Amino acid sequence: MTDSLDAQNDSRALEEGLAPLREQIDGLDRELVELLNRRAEVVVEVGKLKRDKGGAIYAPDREQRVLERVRALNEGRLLPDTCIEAIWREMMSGSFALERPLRIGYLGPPGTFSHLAARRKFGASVEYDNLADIPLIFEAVDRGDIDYGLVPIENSTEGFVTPSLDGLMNTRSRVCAEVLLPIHNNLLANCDAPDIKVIYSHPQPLAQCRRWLSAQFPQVPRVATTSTSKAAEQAAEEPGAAAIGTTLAAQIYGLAIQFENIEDSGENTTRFYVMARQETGPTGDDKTAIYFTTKHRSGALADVLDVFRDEGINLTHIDKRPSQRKNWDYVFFVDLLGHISDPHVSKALSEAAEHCLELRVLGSFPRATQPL
Ligand SMILES: O=C(O)C(=O)C[C@]1(C(=O)O)C=C[C@H](O)C=C1
Repeated sequence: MTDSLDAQNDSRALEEGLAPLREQIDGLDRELVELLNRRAEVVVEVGKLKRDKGGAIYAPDREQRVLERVRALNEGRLLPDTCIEAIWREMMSGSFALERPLRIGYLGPPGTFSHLAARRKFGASVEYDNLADIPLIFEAVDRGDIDYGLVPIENSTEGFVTPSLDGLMNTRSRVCAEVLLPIHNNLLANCDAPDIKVIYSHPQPLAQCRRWLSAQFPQVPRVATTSTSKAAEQAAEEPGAAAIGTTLAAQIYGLAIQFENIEDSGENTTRFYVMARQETGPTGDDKTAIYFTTKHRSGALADVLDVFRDEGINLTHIDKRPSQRKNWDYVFFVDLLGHISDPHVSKALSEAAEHCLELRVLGSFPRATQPL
């Protein structure tokens, strides 16, 4: 009896305490909606100007500055930066819808890591196109079927993504932004662990989880699929099958998450390029992506690299692929720190070009420092 009286008193005190606090929240929400819409009215003006004068709707340099500014304003405050950043990203997604609805292409089917990266970068107010393979993403941007296309470039554990580097050699589009996505692999299945008879996934996650799989499922065959979502789709249909994929794929294909974060390296991260038919202005903390083929003489590659060393330009990524034009001819892909409009960068690129058969600038873009 006393217990139930105490409980009633607590519940009344809770209600009485909550009521004025919730009233304050309601008032603040009213102000926030008002402020958000006043911001939106300005964005509509930005959109009109861009449509009239031909400016790009997505401005990665401005996006970077806005995010940096709000992170600085938030310093020492209550909400974590990640929360502030997520709110602003979603707000800027709304800005796209007000300026001109954007179509974003990614490597499908829905639920892939590329889908996750695209959603975190562009938010809920754009349209998404899932494309069957990476060459199709480049083609769709080139043709103008989509506004922006995300392509995975390299993974911190497994290295470069072959079709993306090959796509860069053949595209007319530019790299306008980069995205870092922490990759957390999950084992998805609708049966218990001892009943798993086959594990499907894309070759990259299979490799990223090699040690974990060997320790936990040494006898279970691993079968490669074209994407993690295809793997999830198959696991959902086939009794005794599991897939390595995203939590988003688990939701979409109705699979249970049996094990989380099974990647061998806790810092497993994939870097994506955002491809577009536009150039990005400087922010002061940028990268430039290029590819080149060197002349056939000894020391040609060293000559190119020396130019960057002499200008004090830091290279953040270097990979090579066969040129596919002639046997044993290679194309080198380099990301360097700096924007093409920085005088020392443009000087170094002109000098480097003298040692090359071909040197193409793929684009300058803000350096991604924060994983999405
Ligand atoms: O300033 C711009 O160019 C905008 O399009 C506005 C805005 C924003 O909402 O702040 C929207 C999207 C990003 O591209 C950058 C900024």
